[in-house]
Amino acid sequence: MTSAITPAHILVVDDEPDLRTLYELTLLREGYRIDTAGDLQQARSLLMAHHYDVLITDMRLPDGLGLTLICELKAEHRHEQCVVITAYGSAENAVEALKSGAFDYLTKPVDLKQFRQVIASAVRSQAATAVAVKPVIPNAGPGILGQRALARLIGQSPGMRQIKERIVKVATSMAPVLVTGESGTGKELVAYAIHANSHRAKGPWVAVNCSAIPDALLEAEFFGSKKGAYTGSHVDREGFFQAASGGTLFLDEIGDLPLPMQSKLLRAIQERRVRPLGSTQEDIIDARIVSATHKDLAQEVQNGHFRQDLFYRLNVIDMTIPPLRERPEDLPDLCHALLARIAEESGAPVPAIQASDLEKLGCLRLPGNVRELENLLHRAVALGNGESLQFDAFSTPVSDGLSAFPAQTSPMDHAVIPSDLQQHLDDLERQILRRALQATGFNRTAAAAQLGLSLRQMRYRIARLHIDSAQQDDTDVAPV
Ligand SMILES: Nc1ncnc2c1ncn2[C@@H]1O[C@H](COP(=O)(O)OP(=O)(O)OP(=O)(O)O)[C@@H](O)[C@H]1O
Repeated sequence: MTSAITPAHILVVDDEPDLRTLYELTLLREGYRIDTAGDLQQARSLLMAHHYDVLITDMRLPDGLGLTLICELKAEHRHEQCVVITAYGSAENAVEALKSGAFDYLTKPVDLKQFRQVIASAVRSQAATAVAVKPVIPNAGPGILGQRALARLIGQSPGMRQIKERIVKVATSMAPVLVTGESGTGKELVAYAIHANSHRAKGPWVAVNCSAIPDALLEAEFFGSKKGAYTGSHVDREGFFQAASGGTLFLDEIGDLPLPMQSKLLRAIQERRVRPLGSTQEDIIDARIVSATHKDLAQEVQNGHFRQDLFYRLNVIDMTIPPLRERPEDLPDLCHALLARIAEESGAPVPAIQASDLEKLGCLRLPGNVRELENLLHRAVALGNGESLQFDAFSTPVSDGLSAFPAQTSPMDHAVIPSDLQQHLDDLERQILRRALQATGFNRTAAAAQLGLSLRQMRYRIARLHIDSAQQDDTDVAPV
């Protein structure tokens, strides 16, 4: 163990004496204090007598399941971080363990390097939790970061309150989280808040938009590459997994990942190691995975577009953010916070919003959710006189996002028979795409969803029709 002051105290529960000794010796060498037990009964007596930092338990024990111990500890609100050792290929057990509150799991045969890393991570997490439960922690790192991240999530509706409570609850474990919700509902903000509230808060936050990476580059981007692995690779490059080591890897738009890459991702997550392109060595990975999608992933599994086993791996904890139209009580707070943000960016005073405008905004369907609202407010500030807002969104009927904007002329209005049909259809398509992009604040994901296209199809059309979508939203930036 790295801390020399009070070595962490660990309980190892395994019925195989050889394995127990192996784990014990490995951990003793790291400087931890170790107790061992061969079955549930012995483990229970030790747990009654001592509080441990970490419990490591085999899943199958002569008198029951290791999972039972975890459930008992959780029921007693004990702070031990639990690591479960499961048989190779029993993904359900691992998922079950994480759902029950285990910090992490290892698969047999246990790789000792990985074993040491996971236990070190569990010890760090336990230490962070122990600090977090002390009453006063001035400027405590993860605490402050976490609080800030939560504060950026505006909304006091029951739906948002539940989301915030869940963020705090799930942040401390290693269990993968899948965040779902319509475009612009704040999935990335939620994912970041999970990271900022975890013991990994000071580690890297790596946000990846899976749909923005060309298929041919996916493997190199995720797993890294060695110099010369492919044409044009002049230096060794680390992949997202290596970059996120000790932190969180956020996989946005996971539903857009092509099937072959899904298999490779599954293998990496299961085996916790990746092989950079052109390398003979594998790198051990230590990143928590949080993913997000605006798609119905279960339906994608049904349709054969998403691997079921990967779905189970990523979806150990699921969080669904309700669309803005289902939490209208959040609208006033959101408007005030977004206007304050806009004013801060421009250095201008915060403009006031009329109750009548709030009411009209409440009638909009806003398919692009908070992002669309943000965009409407931006426009209203720009069109206003500095003190008051001027909404152009209400100049036309406001039944949906598209009609909130002034209508544009369509070539069909003139009802001419085109002399070049392809050109004519391209013009028409270009106009429709531009309108959808404009209506969603140039959010290609939202515009694609509105038109029933995948983001890939949208990006292809934008490129083919040379549409200037300068305000692209699908870049890989962390919220700051
Ligand atoms: N509850 C909220 N409070 C404050 N701002 C929010 C909230 N929800 C979303 N936003 C803002 O809306 C914008 C979109 O949020 P975000 O990128 O997290 O959404 P998303 O669901 O990940 O979208 P997409 O599916 O298109 O990737 C951001 O500017 C974000 O700051």
